[in-house]
Amino acid sequence: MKILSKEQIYEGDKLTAQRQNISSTELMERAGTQIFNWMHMRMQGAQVPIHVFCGIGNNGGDGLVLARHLVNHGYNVHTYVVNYSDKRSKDFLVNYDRIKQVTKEWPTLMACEEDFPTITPEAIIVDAVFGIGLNRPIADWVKKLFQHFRASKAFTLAIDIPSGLQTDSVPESENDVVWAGYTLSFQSPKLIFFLPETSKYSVQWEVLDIGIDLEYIYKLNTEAELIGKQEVLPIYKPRKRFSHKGSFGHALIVGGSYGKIGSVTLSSKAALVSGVGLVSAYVPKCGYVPLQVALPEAMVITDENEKFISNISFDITPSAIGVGIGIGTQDETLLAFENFLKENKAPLVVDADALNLLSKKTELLALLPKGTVLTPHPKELERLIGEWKDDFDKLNKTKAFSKKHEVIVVVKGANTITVFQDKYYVNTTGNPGLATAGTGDVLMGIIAGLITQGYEPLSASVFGVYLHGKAADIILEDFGYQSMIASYVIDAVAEAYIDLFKQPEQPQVSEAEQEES
Ligand SMILES: NC(=O)C1=CN([C@@H]2O[C@H](COP(=O)(O)OP(=O)(O)OC[C@H]3O[C@@H](n4cnc5c(N)ncnc54)[C@H](O)[C@@H]3O)[C@@H](O)[C@H]2O)[C@H](O)CC1
Ligand SMILES: [K+]
Repeated sequence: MKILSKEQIYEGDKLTAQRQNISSTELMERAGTQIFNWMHMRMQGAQVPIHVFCGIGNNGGDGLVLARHLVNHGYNVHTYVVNYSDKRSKDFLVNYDRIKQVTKEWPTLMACEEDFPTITPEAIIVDAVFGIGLNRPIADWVKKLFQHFRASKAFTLAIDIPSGLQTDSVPESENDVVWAGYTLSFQSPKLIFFLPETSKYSVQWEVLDIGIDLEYIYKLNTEAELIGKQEVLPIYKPRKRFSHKGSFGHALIVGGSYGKIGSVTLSSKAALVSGVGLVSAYVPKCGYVPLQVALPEAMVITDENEKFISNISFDITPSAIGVGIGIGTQDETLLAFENFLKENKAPLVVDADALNLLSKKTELLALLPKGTVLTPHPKELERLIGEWKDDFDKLNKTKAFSKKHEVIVVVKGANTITVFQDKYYVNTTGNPGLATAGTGDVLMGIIAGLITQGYEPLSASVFGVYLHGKAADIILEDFGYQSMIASYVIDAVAEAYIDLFKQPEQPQVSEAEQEES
């Protein structure tokens, strides 16, 4: 799913109104009605107090449409106008009139703290104060209102975006923003739903379809894309019946040092379950026995050194190489890595200590083949790109780094974001169970495995991140967040592949209902 910028959303609204020959008021009616339907389906007329707080722009207009439908359907609604400016939008005004026609209880005008209503914890707050139009600092009393929402502990439903957030920046203080339990967003999810510093303001989100012109969306090139099953299915390469193990390449996993051979075992096994034909592991001598015992499917090549890698040399021709897990950062290994990069022609995935070696000696970056995949966690990323001010600064710096060195950067986190040139691919699978030793090794193995099979490095990264997270989601039911370990994630990659082709379950219709219809 494309993640549109604010400008693209406004353009979409305008074009839709033109092409469908409807007014902006009608589009607002659709938006407010969709929110109403969403609530009505869940609430079924329940008489919980609903406090709808409307700003004076179009987000507030959506709130007024919603409030009118709630009134018309007999809900226990209180509507407020958060009067932060006298520049009311045209469609706000239209709907301000319309709500006055359906109820004697006109919206309460609020202009200072004294006007705040009491909100009980069992009530529902609808936040329609600011939408994507917020473009300057918010008045103090309005910030206080947001704090009042939060202090009430009432469930808060944000329309389009939690008020106080902008689509392309991180707020200065968490007190300046609405903390929503749920956000119903129009047209497109917002990038801030997926960033570590801003995702907390919207625990859950959903996109409501308000019928934006499909051709416009289809042709649009967006900076960010949300990656779910629909996005990875076209990447998947079906297998031909007459394929053999030679058809799926030979992956080489280079890594390990004394006490850290497990990382290579995990990566190699992950490469195997991703579907490669052959896997070889390159490890220091001390890794020979453990690897052969733990993973009989892999071949093992050893370094001359007993405990760490000192000279990466082999006589196979791998289709892709994953390098860096558990190798340490001592000088001999740095030299071995440098010599290896000078000779290497195979596509690369660079992880863990090899990333730290790149940060230690940045000249090595010039030796990476174009399209090399780097898979840093936040600390490794910081060593590569330097400190960042906030999440947007981090993404911008990563983008600049990706462009400069012509590499793909997989920024690992709760929503892993793959960055390549001007584009962000935001993953939707995965869960906190992945915050455990070895899951990064597994991800590296899967991506290296996919490149080995002939996937383009960018597709391999996006698809690999998806499969890895999906595997973790599948085993969540069995192991929970606490007891998930990297090996179980490997075991579930098969199920993650199978899931790609599962049809969503159809709702069960009883025979009686079928006869009625
Ligand atoms: N397809 C859609 O997505 C649709 C979205 N709709 C809704 O419209 C809003 C965007 O509306 P807009 O009027 O542009 O912005 P806001 O409602 O966020 O209003 C802000 C309003 O106030 C001014 N302003 C901005 N910052 C401040 C400030 N700090 N203090 C005071 N005033 C401020 C600003 O200039 C605006 O005039 C979108 O989010 C959706 O909810 C449409 O209803 C239908 C289609
Ligand atoms: K809002």
